[in-house]
Amino acid sequence: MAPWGYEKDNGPAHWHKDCPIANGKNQSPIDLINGEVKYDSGLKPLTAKYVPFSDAKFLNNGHSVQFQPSAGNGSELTGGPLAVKYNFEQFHFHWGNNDTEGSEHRVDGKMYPAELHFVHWNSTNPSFKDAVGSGGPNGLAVLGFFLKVGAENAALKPITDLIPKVKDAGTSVTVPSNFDMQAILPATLTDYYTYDGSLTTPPLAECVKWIVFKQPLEVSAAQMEAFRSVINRDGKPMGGNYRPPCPLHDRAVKTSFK
Ligand SMILES: CC[C@H](C)CCC(=O)Nc1ccc(S(N)(=O)=O)cc1
Ligand SMILES: [Zn+2]
Repeated sequence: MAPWGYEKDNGPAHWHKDCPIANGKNQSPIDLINGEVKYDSGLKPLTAKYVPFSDAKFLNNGHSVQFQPSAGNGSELTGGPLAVKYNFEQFHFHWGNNDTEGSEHRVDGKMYPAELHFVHWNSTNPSFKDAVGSGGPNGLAVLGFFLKVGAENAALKPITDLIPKVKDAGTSVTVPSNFDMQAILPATLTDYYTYDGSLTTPPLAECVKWIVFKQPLEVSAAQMEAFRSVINRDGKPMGGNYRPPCPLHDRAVKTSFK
């Protein structure tokens, strides 16, 4: 099979051939159906502490555009449904070719135009790779933020301004060291859905504690258009780099809000 992608000949319906876990019982994304979620008063607020990175790249890896520091710097996530501290690894995006599609998770069947993932790994592991392979849903913690079109997002502007420099697959740029990742996050990380799931791209490992925020972030139409100018490894627009929802099977989706 050609390397996996999102086209007709290598998209999500093909992934099970190389990754049989694609048909597993803990796959992501899912449709977050409000009538089926359960409020959990035990869910604490989340705390993300992001320290500015001196050496980070913004890159096009052929299936997303990704902010990737060269090494950890003490940026971490704690609280919420998490029992231990998780180290920040990277953030990346999924988006559509128009405003009616693009997010991976859905809310009562509604898709947003894009979704931002902040990926963290369980610090009791020696490395990110070990955390992915650690077995069970506590290897990674991924924060999902829906993006909707509205006001310009000043915190994301340093990143969306770099997009034209990583238009082609395999390109990367250095991110200015004064980039403030913390500013992307809402002031308080409340009101989220959480459930046990997987990576949404191959290898689709079922190692993720998903934390998806109810409140979307806003980006301007121009910022959305910047994503839509990105090209994948086949020279086609990368938009549409989202996996459709997977069956919930017998998983519970908990909410931190009533
Ligand atoms: C061990 C190597 C590692 C599996 C491959 C590199 C990697 O980071 N994959 C990854 C990360 C996050 C997501 S998502 N979209 O946030 O679920 C999907 C795939
Ligand atoms: Zn993702």
